[in-house]
Amino acid sequence: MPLPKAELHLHIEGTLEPELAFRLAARNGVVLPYADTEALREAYLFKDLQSFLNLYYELMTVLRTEQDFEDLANAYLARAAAQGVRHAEIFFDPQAHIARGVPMRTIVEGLWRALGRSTENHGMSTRLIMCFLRDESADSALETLEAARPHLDRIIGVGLDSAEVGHPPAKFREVYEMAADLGLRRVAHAGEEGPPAYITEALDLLGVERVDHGLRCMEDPDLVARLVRERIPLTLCPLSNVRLRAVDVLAEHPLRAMLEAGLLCTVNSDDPAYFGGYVADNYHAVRDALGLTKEQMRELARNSFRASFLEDDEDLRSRYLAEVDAYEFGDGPHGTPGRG
Ligand SMILES: Nc1ncnc2[nH]cnc12
Ligand SMILES: [Zn+2]
Repeated sequence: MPLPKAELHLHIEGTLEPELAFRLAARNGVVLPYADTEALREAYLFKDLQSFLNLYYELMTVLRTEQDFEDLANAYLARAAAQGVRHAEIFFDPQAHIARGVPMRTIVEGLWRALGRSTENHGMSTRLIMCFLRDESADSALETLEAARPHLDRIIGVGLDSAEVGHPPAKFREVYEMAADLGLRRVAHAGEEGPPAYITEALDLLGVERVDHGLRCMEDPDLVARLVRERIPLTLCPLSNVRLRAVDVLAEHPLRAMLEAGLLCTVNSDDPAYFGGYVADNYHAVRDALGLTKEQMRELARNSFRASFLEDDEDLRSRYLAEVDAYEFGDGPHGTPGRG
């Protein structure tokens, strides 16, 4: 049995596996510029965030109908449940679909057909977070928030993603203020490729409650002290950081140092179809590369529920935390179960 955990940094479009991409392409009459799934997989050699994003946006053009979004979400939920995910807060990128003529309603209702039944079908609770693309204009983000208004019963928060460097959080101050006024939770990618100052800006100007990645905070001791003091969660994505060359090799990932500094770290998969593993694969990879102890693994799982937006269901959060506390590790390497 895998360690129970929450996943808090997961782009649903980043769960599009090559097999499903080709199936949806055939269903929708979309021609992909790859001969087959093998040729597509060979394109998964990224030199930085932008080189990944180019492929990510290209491949998601196969998503057209409610059924497509439902199928995508159900495929993720099945994989995540098998990896011990009990709760997922899932990002989506509406601007990337709306720009291709797919209405907001199709995206949200399609995802909801899967997420609205995630407890019955997959034993998982789920929430939906809408991201703004930071390499699009502030006006486009405002229009997107407006388009989401009729669907806010399905969406708990807003995030900020896509190409980071040159697109500081300050650009999105107004739309985050409006989101706060609408009662939405706020997160943002910051400090993945961008400097520590972007993390500070996200906190001070956007009022984010959680930082996605936040990896580069380690370059600024005063910022680390602040994140520790204010208990700001970071949603780290170790396999993503290696594939996008934010770190050279996993053994050099700062996760262990971050935990030891007292940061509220969580481990997540980001875009698992592209980065070589879902969330338990990320847990196992850091365990093996950094020699994390059983108690550090348990702490990561606890942190994932503590950092989640389950304030709307504290009973459920308590139940999940009790599952983590009761979890018995096996006798595998580092005292963790072979598959846990
Ligand atoms: N890791 C990442 N960083 C920024 N934007 C993204 N969109 C999907 N994955 C992303
Ligand atoms: Zn991300």
